[in-house]
Amino acid sequence: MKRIPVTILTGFLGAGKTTLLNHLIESQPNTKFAIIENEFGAINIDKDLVNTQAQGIFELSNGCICCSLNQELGQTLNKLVTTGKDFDHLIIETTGVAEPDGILSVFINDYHFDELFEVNAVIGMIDAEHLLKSLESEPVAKRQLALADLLVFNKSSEIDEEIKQNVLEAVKAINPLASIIHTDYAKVNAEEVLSQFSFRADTVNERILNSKSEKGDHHKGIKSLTFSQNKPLNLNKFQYWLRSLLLFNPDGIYRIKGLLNKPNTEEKVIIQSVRGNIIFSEGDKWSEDDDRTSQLVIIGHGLDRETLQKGIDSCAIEE
Ligand SMILES: Nc1nc2c(ncn2[C@@H]2O[C@H](COP(=O)(O)OP(=O)(O)OP(=O)(O)O)[C@@H](O)[C@H]2O)c(=O)[nH]1
Repeated sequence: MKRIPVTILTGFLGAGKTTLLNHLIESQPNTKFAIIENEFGAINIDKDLVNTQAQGIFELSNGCICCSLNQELGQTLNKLVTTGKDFDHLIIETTGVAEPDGILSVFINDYHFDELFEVNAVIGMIDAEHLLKSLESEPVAKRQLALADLLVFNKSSEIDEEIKQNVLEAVKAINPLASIIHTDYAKVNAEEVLSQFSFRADTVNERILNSKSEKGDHHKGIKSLTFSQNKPLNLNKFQYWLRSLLLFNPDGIYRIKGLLNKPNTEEKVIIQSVRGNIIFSEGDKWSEDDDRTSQLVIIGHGLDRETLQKGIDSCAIEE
């Protein structure tokens, strides 16, 4: 029986994993993809941002499939093969704080899954602009690079040549063997990436040992807080609040993403922020039966739920 190829997307918060996932799905309309989408927080925003062309999207939220949800990953894989749904390729998007080894062990060490699936590659997304900072403070960023078979050097044109060389040097010191593709908005050659089998199972243990950190637990101190607001938001006020929040927490807030309710607008407003930038864009339409609740995920260190909720509430429009 032909084993189903599995591609695992890793990389630190905001590096471009969902962007790559959507690009792969869109570029290969004849491939039937199943997607496992893992979110660190209680609300899965990414699920809303993934192209729905895929055959099945399985959502695993409120924990990391590399550790606390590792059993659920096994259950989801079982569900996937027993639903009878026909699919050609499985893509797993991990959280930005996941260590790929916990996920790989499900495929390598479990006889049942090893018979059914074949990992084609672990793809490590690199945020060219922010990788050095992430490596400095978060040991998991190193492990993600070390375990990748293919590295996508994303946001590549946004940094100057000298910084690019420094980032590449750091990357090659951690993982000298992986090939590196330079991209903007993760525009890889999808066919090539999905058809290569570069996963090196025999070196996984060695790479894990070499990238082990003395700093301990990979989630330590990183919090993912989720917020809701059921009244529409004044987006000018919201933007102003967000700007000052990021200004006063330059190293504490790694990632913000959300779906917002702007009054008198049919579409959801998507908010994305990676280490300080803020981008608003138009999302899908709210459905008829939706109560148009805005949802926001904030990921970082030293976050205070009460203060943040007050800030969001202060942007609500009283009806
Ligand atoms: N400027 C720029 N932005 C990019 C590029 N690639 C992705 N982005 C943006 O970066 C933000 C984060 O991208 P995602 O694809 O959501 O990143 P992610 O790794 O899935 O994020 P998490 O799941 O939260 O870890 C989004 O606003 C993207 O549009 C790029 O090459 N250049």
